[in-house]
Amino acid sequence: MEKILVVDDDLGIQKQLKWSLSGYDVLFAEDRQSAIAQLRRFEPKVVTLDLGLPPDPANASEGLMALEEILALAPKTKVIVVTGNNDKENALKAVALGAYDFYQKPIDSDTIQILINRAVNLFNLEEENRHLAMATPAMGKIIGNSESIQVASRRAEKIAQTDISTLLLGESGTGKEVFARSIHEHSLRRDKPFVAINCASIPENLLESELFGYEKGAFTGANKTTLGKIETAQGGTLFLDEIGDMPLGLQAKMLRFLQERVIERVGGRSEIPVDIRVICATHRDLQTMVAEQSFREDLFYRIGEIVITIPPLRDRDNDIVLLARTFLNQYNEEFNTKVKGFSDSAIQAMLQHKWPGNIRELQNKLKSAVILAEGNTIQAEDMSLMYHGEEASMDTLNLREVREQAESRAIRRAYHQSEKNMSRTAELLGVTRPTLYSLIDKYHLEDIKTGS
Ligand SMILES: Nc1ncnc2c1ncn2[C@@H]1O[C@H](COP(=O)(O)OP(=O)(O)OP(=O)(O)O)[C@@H](O)[C@H]1O
Repeated sequence: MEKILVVDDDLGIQKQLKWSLSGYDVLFAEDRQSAIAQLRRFEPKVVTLDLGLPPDPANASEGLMALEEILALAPKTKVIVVTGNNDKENALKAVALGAYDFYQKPIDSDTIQILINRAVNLFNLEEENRHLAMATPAMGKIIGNSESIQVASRRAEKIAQTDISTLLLGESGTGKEVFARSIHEHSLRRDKPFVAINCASIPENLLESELFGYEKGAFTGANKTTLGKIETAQGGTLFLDEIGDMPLGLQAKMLRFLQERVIERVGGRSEIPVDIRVICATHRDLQTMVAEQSFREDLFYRIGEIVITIPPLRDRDNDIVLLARTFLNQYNEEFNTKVKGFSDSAIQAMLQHKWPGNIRELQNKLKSAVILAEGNTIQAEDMSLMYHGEEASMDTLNLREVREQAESRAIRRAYHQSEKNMSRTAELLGVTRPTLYSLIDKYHLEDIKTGS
């Protein structure tokens, strides 16, 4: 039963309320001290508080003091103050202090019942909301409970609604673009475009016109005036991925744009004002690049007003398993499969693996595992994973398994030693190429099959 505290020194009223609030566990207090004691002990959701309390029942001062103490101690409590007839002034004072509602004597059972029901419902709703807010990850789609990802998410959430230039640092595949999108979606620009461009994937000579656009006739083949990514992002967010790969010449032009918020198209003469938020990302060590003068120091400070470091997957504890389960459900749906979960050894192998390709590598391994799994549980081998280190190989005494693990490991080592050259891998292992291919198939070494 929900607990309600009635603070009133009038025994008649206490009785009346006990009777009319029979659906609640009604507690009583007759003065400020006992009210606070009851509040501490029972944490009632709703308190009805008579403002005229002893030792000064003719005035509201003791009641108002009690109100302040109750709200200081338990701010979420809904306090309904009960005042003498025509004492609107104190009623309003109480509401200004944080009381949920007020009620003037004489008490009408039906009305007070409705008031209290409503207050209890509101308290429960607010509590549910608080729980929901806590259960929802800070940034919508960013999955992960580890401390390191939570720190990054909270930072991103705090800056989402500002226009501060943000630099996302992290290894490849850690989710930098996911973070950038999430920041955009939590910003005031969310209804405007999010435009991403990868500076490393566009040839140097094309990057400038790709970013800044060009006027008709600016160069051979420029048949019509074309907007660049910066202009297309007007009003929204521009995500510059792999900013560390931006050529030095273009860095100067970029800096000018960031400082003055105007651009000139290639071959253009007029300045075009642009209102966008810029988020940059890189897996490179920009500070070293600055020291080596391959990245402009002024640009480095301009793009990194706030730096958010996205942790690599290997430093994200059990997030690996959480993400794996999420992707498993996703792929089951996508491929119409019914894989239920992971064997213990698969989980151990996932936790031991170093994940150089981070979340993207996990996705790739799981995708093939879901398709290839023989039973309804994914085994370590389905993901082409194995235990690292001695204790892992000692895990099984079954000779066939020991041999398979050792062979898979040797194939992988030879493959990497020969820089992914299959003929050389076969040579190092002392087998023919067809034998090598059949072993790769047999042990589901998908990473070698796909050349990763
Ligand atoms: N927290 C996350 N929850 C779910 N999926 C994620 C999360 N973070 C990243 N991913 C997924 O992992 C993959 C890699 O993410 P993303 O492209 O954002 O990484 P990146 O750091 O930008 O990589 P790169 O530096 O190689 O461009 C994507 O498929 C993305 O959907």
